[in-house]
Amino acid sequence: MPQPKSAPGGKRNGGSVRIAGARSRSRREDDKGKGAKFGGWNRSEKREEHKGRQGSMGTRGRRSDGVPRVGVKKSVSATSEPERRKRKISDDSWDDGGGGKSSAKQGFTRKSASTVTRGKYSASKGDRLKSQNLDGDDSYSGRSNSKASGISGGVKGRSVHGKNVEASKGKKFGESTEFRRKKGGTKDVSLDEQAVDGKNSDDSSSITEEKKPRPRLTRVLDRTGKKVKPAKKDVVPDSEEPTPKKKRKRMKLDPYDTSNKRIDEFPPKQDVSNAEKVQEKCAPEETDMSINAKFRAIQPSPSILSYVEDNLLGRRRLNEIKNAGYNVKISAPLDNVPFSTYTEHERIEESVFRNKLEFFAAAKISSSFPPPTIPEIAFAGVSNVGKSSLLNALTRQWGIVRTSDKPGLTQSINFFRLASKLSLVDLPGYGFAYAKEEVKESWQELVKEYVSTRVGLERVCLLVHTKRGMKPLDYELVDLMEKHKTPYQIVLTKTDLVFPIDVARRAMEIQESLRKNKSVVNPVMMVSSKTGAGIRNLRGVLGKLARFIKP
Ligand SMILES: Nc1nc2c(ncn2[C@@H]2O[C@H](COP(=O)(O)OP(=O)(O)OP(=O)(O)O)[C@@H](O)[C@H]2O)c(=O)[nH]1
Ligand SMILES: [Mg+2]
Repeated sequence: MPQPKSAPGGKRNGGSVRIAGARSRSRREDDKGKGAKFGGWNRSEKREEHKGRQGSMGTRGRRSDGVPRVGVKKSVSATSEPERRKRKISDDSWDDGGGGKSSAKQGFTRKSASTVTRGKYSASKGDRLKSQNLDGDDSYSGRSNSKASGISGGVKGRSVHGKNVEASKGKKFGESTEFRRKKGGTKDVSLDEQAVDGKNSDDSSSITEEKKPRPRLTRVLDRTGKKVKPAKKDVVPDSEEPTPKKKRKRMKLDPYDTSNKRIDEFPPKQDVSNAEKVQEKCAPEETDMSINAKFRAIQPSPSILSYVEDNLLGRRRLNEIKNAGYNVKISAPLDNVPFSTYTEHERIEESVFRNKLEFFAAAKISSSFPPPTIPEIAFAGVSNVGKSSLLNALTRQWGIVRTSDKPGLTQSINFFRLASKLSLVDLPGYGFAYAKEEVKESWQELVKEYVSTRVGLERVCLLVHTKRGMKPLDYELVDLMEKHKTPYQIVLTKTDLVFPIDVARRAMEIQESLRKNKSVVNPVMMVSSKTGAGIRNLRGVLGKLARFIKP
């Protein structure tokens, strides 16, 4: 036999190297001779081989010293590819023959083998459960079955076993026991099948899932085995009580209400017979008519109606104002010349109102009134009617006179002048205001004193809210002015808040109510400081005063 080549640098343990070399050589020879016989790499077979051929216990003993392990490894790693394949095949066949250390080197084969053995073990456990008749707890078995998939089902079944013992202590229910037996049998069969087949785990789990008990059954027994009543659900009454029918609201028809009519259809053609019938039911006497009904029954004169339409008074759509030729991008667009090419307002026609508005005096008592050097036009009315706003609108000088949506801002008589030609006087409002009663009374007294005694007062513009109409305090002031022959003119404000027809009705109503008065100046003016409607006309009326009355 040729001497084995010593490993490089292996002089110190050359003997052992030699032995290893001899061993590997002998193995190679065996491999040549026996082929696939050693492919399985079974240790017991290997021992027999060694005993029979070489009696190499000494070699083994020396190998246990640790040195020749290198050689052994070498020999193992030195196996050829065909040998490895053979080894794999033989490992598969090894499954039948049991385990060994060498099998651990083939991870995948061991895994499959152990899986099968566990399956067998669990199956045997299942048999035990069956034999002991402790497999009857449905809830737990049901759970385990539901979760069972392959071999793990068997393992779970074993864990269930302990719980079954607890549950079975108090079980004396025939029905449930039968059911449990059935279920237990099902479980065992499935486990047996798993054990026998070792591969249809998915099928078995599907079978158990089909027979999965309803969750309600799990509530039948508690842990001590006592019967537990399932929680009562809210009982829905079979027949609900019939809900009482809602009473229909009957609309009271107002025979005088013509607000839904268009202004050009006015006066409305009413069905007299129907109106009379409704009136008999709802308003048997004329005195019972509501204030609103009376107002809606007013039929404005054609001149008033045309005036309202021409000046676009009342609530208007933006498109309507646009189509009439007004530039809606500027403030108070209706206080302008229609179809104007200017981006701003056209020049104010009444020259007096082009002058700068200057505040020059304020009085809370009559003794504080300034000397009457220039003609005065006063603006009176209830609080929040829009007196101060109208001064600004007339002069287009916004912000000179302070305004507020809170009634009672103006608390003194404020005097403004337009270039020593005309004086505009802003009076404090009367009626409701955020002020003490005594203070409000003092304002009222001051206003009364002013309109009754003021020299140079050419006109009082009595402002009336278009929506609300004249109030008793307004009539009180009218009477006072009539008494002192102070000329006054009614100016409807905030006309943009109501429909055009209502603007006309209000004007008509006031005109009729003051027909017999002598100091009243007609016509009733209608304005809106917000949209600018009617402002130009009012300017024209007041401008004449400044032109013809000399100070
Ligand atoms: N929609 C609309 N609002 C207006 C008009 N004129 C005035 N207002 C608003 O009405 C509110 C009261 O306006 P003022 O000018 O302060 O009324 P006033 O009569 O001076 O009130 P007192 O000084 O408290 O007596 C403010 O919020 C104004 O913006 C108008 O023509 N249309
Ligand atoms: Mg004011």
